[in-house]
Amino acid sequence: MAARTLRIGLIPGDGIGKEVIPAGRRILEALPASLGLKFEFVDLKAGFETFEQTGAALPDETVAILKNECDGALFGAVSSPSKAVKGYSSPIVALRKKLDLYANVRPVKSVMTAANPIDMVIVRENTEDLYVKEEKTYDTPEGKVAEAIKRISQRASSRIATIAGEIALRRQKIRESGAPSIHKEPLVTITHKSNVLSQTDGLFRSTAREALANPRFKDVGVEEQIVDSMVYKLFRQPEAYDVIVAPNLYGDILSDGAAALVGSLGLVPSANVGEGFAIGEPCHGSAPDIMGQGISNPIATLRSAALMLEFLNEEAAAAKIYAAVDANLEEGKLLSPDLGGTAKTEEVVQDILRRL
Ligand SMILES: NC(=O)c1ccc[n+]([C@@H]2O[C@H](COP(=O)([O-])OP(=O)(O)OC[C@H]3O[C@@H](n4cnc5c(N)ncnc54)[C@H](O)[C@@H]3O)[C@@H](O)[C@H]2O)c1
Ligand SMILES: O=C(O)CC[C@H](C(=O)O)[C@@H](O)C(=O)O
Repeated sequence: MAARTLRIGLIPGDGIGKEVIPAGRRILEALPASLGLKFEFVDLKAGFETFEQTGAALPDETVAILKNECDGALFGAVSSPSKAVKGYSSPIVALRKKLDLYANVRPVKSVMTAANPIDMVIVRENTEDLYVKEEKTYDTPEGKVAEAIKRISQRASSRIATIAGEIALRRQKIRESGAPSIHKEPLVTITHKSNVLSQTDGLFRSTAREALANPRFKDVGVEEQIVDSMVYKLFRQPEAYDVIVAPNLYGDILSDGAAALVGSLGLVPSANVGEGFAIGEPCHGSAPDIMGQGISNPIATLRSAALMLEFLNEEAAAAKIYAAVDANLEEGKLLSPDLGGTAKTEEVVQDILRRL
């Protein structure tokens, strides 16, 4: 069989993005040759440092190379300032829209040997909601007022619910093939706040319901949860959730909260998924509090590389990476400080590469 060559863009970004993306590259390079996969890498720029150097947080060249030359990419993290900086806008948010990566898929999973195992995936809409970033500030006699548009479309709601249903079916198939799991039946939980936002979240809710009523999802259970009580239940009973589908901002917040349940943001991967293209991206940010110390947890990025491969139809390669990471966590001897250990990033990477 001829080897398949995947051309992968590498976008470290800022802060610990520069520490973890090289680990992502190394794990792809270390995959056994018997899988018939080869990789070519292209180094690409984005982030706050790039903005300071070039005036563009997401250079046109980065977008063009991803679109025209790459099969997928790994994105580290960027340091977006919390105050407005003239001309700066989050490059990862822009990239998701420019490449129409409409689904942000975030598996939150403990090892199955944990005392109370958790195994859920948050499927976050990735292109609209408050992330359309149409904001303005204006003066009134009582002082300044700022406004932001929350836009929800039937099209985006339908396609995110559809991929959530497909992911639920795929997870069920993997369980039926004997993979250990805490779930017996596939279940999608639609998260919204349509009790208050009856138009926007109301459209998300009804459209998601309609999409999941498609006969091909007849074996998938569907339920709803208002986002505030969702947070409560998520913390009380995380094992109850299989697939959670949410509008953009709720999905962003829920996934960081869920990361706390499995021990660290440094464990949780994501994939930004579009038609035939995927960008693996750890859920965490640039972590300025630990950057430069060599102690960032590389696992979220290693799992993001695997997740990217899954969406590029390379499940066998992805499974190898997941197994090597799980073996490291289950043994628990070489853990980074966010997990209570003392291992450096490099030691964790070496251990996982050895297990591959
Ligand atoms: N996708 C992205 O690019 C992305 C995501 C989130 C935040 N950000 C940006 O990152 C910057 C910092 O944001 P923040 O501090 O709120 O969130 P953060 O995710 O960077 O950090 C939150 C906490 O988690 C810890 N942490 C995160 N990743 C870790 C890892 N791999 N190993 C060990 N510990 C880890 C950090 O040390 C910190 O204590 C901000 O500028 C924000 O805009 C970017
Ligand atoms: O800081 C940024 O530029 C983007 C942060 C980003 C988001 O989607 O809001 C991050 O929180 C994430 O979960 O990917």
